[in-house]
Amino acid sequence: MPEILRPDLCVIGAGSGGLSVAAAAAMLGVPVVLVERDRMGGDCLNVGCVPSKALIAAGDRAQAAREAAAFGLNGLEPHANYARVRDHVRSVIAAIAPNDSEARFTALGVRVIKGEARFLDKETIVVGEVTVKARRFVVATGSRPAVPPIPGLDGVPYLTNETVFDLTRRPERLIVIGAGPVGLELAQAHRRLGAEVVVLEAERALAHEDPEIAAHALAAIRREGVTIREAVRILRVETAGAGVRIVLAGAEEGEEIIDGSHLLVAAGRQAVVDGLDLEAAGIATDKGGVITDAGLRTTNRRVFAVGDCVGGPFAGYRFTHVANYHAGLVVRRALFRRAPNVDYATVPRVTYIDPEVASVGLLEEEARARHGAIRVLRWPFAENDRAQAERTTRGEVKVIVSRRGRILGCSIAGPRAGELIVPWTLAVARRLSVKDLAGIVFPYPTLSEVSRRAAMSFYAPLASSPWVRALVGLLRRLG
Ligand SMILES: Cc1cc2nc3c(=O)[nH]c(=O)nc-3n(C[C@H](O)[C@H](O)[C@H](O)COP(=O)(O)OP(=O)(O)OC[C@H]3O[C@@H](n4cnc5c(N)ncnc54)[C@H](O)[C@@H]3O)c2cc1C
Ligand SMILES: NC(=O)c1ccc[n+]([C@@H]2O[C@H](COP(=O)([O-])OP(=O)(O)OC[C@H]3O[C@@H](n4cnc5c(N)ncnc54)[C@H](O)[C@@H]3O)[C@@H](O)[C@H]2O)c1
Repeated sequence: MPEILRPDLCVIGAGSGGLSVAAAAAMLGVPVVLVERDRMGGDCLNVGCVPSKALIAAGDRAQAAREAAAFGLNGLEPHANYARVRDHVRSVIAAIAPNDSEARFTALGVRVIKGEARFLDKETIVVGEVTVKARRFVVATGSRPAVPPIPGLDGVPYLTNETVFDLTRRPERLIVIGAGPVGLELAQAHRRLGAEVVVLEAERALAHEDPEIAAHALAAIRREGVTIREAVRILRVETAGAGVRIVLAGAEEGEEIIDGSHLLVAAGRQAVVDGLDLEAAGIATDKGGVITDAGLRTTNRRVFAVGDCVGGPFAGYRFTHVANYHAGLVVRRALFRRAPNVDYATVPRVTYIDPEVASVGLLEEEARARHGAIRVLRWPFAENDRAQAERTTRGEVKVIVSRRGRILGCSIAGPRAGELIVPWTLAVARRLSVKDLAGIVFPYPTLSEVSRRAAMSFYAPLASSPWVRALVGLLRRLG
């Protein structure tokens, strides 16, 4: 039955970004229509963050069993039953799904329409038989796996994040293309679940991270038996029996062959903008996605974009917390017409490998280029009592500060780095100095003490300064 709706706000895509916009607007009493063509929750819930973290948790348990002997327990080589691991992953998704469900959003007052949205003109979309004319639109259509133009790839079966969580049998030898967060998280998890894994990276593994910090994690993953090859050039992909064959450029114009039972493509993401007829609405795109201004407004002033589909100069890292951050800004801008511009300077990044890698603010190289004289403070987890007790001593905290001690950035490789980065995120966002962190009491024995020790190391040169020593000596003589 044809229907015309005239809400204040229409959101296209019910992933992390779209759901956040719709929930916040509905809670403010704004009439909202939310359109989703596939599963509520988008990538993060169904084929991204949630299943990957559940799979990683299964791998962690397997690894803990392997390493149990060091704690005086019977060590054992666990056998992963992939069908049951898949069931675990699915049950975690099912436990979280009600938060993102049609029922919950309907109860919030959102009109949820299932179907594919397409713009008719600058102020109208159609979804099947429903026409929506809204005061404002938010495009939150996300991204899909980018498939690199490697000859032969389209002729072989390959997995992506959209299919890898459906495996019910262990891949004997998994080849992963791409050593970004997706590739490395899944490579380590499958290795821990018993697969042989080879990762092929065209450039540098974890290229967005501080190389010294990344090196701690890459060394640990390699020690567990994952082969990570960097700076490779894949010439072509072929089928080989029941599996796949990768042909790499070898030395002196030769070729090198790598065979595997399964191939996973984790070579980046591509914004989903096709099928929306954005041109009909006057919304410009580039190869990164929807072009926006610094306020996430598209070239059509009625329309905003959030999350993974954002391209142009204000594209951010593709994270759920970035999609949520975008959503907060757009709700304020669309409804209250006031919001700060998007600013990634204080957005943290975490890769959930073991040891975890997390960072916020400037990396050393960027800070040197921008601030000239900087200082680098470090503290290793090997010098932390809790890490020693738990035998998780790999990694370090590396902090970049100005000469006067203002915290410009922090990178961590180590246990729970994703949790430990939070005070540093506050420090960068609020322009705090090492004095602020060094001056508070941290509970003992916690992993967090690495942060205090790194901050306190700022004062180490002071302790050996002749002036300070002279002053201490003088005060001692005065009684
Ligand atoms: C394997 C993996 C692991 C990840 N792990 C993490 C992590 O640990 N932490 C983190 O912060 N980020 C992680 N990410 C990134 C995170 O998943 C994304 O940044 C996030 O999902 C982006 O949200 P979004 O709302 O922009 O898009 P999506 O979640 O992709 O949602 C977009 C929605 O729009 C719908 N849609 C598209 N076109 C239309 C249309 N024409 N009409 C109607 N609906 C449409 C789609 O069906 C989809 O449901 C991970 C990603 C992957 C692939
Ligand atoms: N922990 C997290 O928060 C998390 C986890 C997974 C994904 N994500 C997000 O998802 C996005 C996508 O992650 P990703 O790892 O797929 O992408 P990415 O762009 O970070 O990494 C892809 C890697 O693939 C390599 N590559 C591309 N083509 C290749 C080729 N032909 N041969 C060999 N290597 C090739 C690239 O050089 C790059 O290093 C990221 O931006 C990330 O923010 C976040």
